[in-house]
Amino acid sequence: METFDVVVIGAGPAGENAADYAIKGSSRTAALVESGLVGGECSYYACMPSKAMLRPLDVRAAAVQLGGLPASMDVDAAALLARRDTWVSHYTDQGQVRWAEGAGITVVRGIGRLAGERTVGVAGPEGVRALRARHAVVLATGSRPVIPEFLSPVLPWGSRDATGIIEVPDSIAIVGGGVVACEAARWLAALGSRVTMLVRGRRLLPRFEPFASDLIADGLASDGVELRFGVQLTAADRPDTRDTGLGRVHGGPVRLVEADDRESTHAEVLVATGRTPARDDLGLETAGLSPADLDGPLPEWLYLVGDVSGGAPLTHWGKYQARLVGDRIAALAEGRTPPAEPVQAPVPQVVFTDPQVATVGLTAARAREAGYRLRTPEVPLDSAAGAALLRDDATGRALLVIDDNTDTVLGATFVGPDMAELLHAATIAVTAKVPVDVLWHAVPSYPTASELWLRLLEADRETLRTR
Ligand SMILES: Cc1cc2nc3c(=O)[nH]c(=O)nc-3n(C[C@H](O)[C@H](O)[C@H](O)COP(=O)(O)OP(=O)(O)OC[C@H]3O[C@@H](n4cnc5c(N)ncnc54)[C@H](O)[C@@H]3O)c2cc1C
Ligand SMILES: NC(=O)c1ccc[n+]([C@@H]2O[C@H](COP(=O)([O-])OP(=O)(O)OC[C@H]3O[C@@H](n4cnc5c(N)ncnc54)[C@H](O)[C@@H]3O)[C@@H](O)[C@H]2O)c1
Repeated sequence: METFDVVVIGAGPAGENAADYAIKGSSRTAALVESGLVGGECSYYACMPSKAMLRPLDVRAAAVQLGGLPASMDVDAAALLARRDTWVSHYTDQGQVRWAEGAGITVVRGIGRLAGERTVGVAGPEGVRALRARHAVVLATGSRPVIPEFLSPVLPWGSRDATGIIEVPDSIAIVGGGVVACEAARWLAALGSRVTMLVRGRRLLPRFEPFASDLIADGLASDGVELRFGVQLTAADRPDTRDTGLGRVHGGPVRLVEADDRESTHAEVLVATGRTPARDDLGLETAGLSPADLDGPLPEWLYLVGDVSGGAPLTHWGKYQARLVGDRIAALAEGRTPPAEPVQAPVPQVVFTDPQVATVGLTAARAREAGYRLRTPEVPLDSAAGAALLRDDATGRALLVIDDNTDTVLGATFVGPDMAELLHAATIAVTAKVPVDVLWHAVPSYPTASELWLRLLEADRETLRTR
């Protein structure tokens, strides 16, 4: 049996950070167990490849809408995919392994499972290794896609195929109206696929402010994406279904049947119907636990970070959880009191559509459900000169959710080009519960998109004045 201070199962962003923070600046040891590539879903199949393809599309969309630059610009598909390949390190993880080794972390290849309290068995290329954790075992196994049963036999594309695209299908149906669906529709359309989004609900991104859903739908439509709402698929078939590999068309045309018997045929179908925490086959029973127990209080030696935790399935959120857990493990190992943690920190998220959606904290609907009395100042993007200057066709809106009792910001949504970079100010305001009369003295530079803050605060004053 090999002994480490900490054993982490899963080397995605959350697992890497948990291992790093638990041993940083000490002589403690950590084993990082990984069955695939060190770096996880995010580095090779999710965030990195998608954003590597979307950023050039953002720049192109801005460039063709700025007077003084060419009014059209073709996408070079081969170059776009080459950029993606560079950002995923050509699907190799030597760089990440070097980082881990440099941080004093031992990478152990294989499938990890609990094998009793504080013990992990790893089934790897050299047989089974048993690892004992002196202080903690961290589960960081991520999530897996959920695929409606009737679609599995046609071997649909998942998000890995979409981000790892090699062969561009002539046409593709996207099932789902969430984040993966909206972002993937953009690069698939830009690469030349005829994209049809089949959305079960009545709007895209139903957890976001309704105006964000509407503006994204407009943006996708102007990129040539066909959007159909209220679609209930019931059956699918495809001749010559074949596992041709990641990012290649998986056989003949797919026929999709809807509840009202309407049919459509597409060269490929991408299923983007959500993900679920990867909690199967973790050997939990060897420690007297079941998957459901992972939602309750855990034994003091066991931690969960990242998508597997059931928290917001976002890289930055998993990394935040990992920093907290790593700090806690380090403090307990050194006999210190662990650092205080807030009861609840607000979750920020950026959806890299055109226009971008940048949001943090509660939406107005969620805040009302939670019983808050609200003010919701809302302004158009072109109310701030700096935002309007970003693109000649700049469209968008911004909204604050303000608690009427405490005069603090509970949530914010910005929709428009390059809104991602405005988000952190909102995250700070919500986290620190900064009163709006203090925000009034945070002067935004002219002419920048940050002046949207000023417009929002002015709109809020107007609400208070005219009440
Ligand atoms: C297409 C797409 C785009 C996304 N874009 C963004 C984005 O822009 N921004 C953002 O914040 N989030 C994004 N996400 C979400 C983000 O990818 C996840 O939240 C993030 O990867 C979760 O990190 P993690 O470390 O928890 O898990 P993962 O990254 O999934 O890593 C888990 C690792 O554990 C390994 N593993 C699992 N079980 C075992 C086992 N038993 N033994 C050994 N190893 C195991 C897996 O092989 C994997 O490497 C995107 C997701 C998708 C699908
Ligand atoms: N930019 C980012 O931050 C980013 C980008 C991509 C993914 N992600 C993360 O990855 C996670 C997974 O993304 P996702 O888009 O797969 O999930 P999601 O939960 O965002 O969206 C799933 C969509 O599928 C629909 N759906 C679910 N079951 C269905 C069914 N049986 N038939 C038809 N439609 C169905 C839902 O109504 C919803 O519209 C997200 O939660 C997100 O946090 C983040």
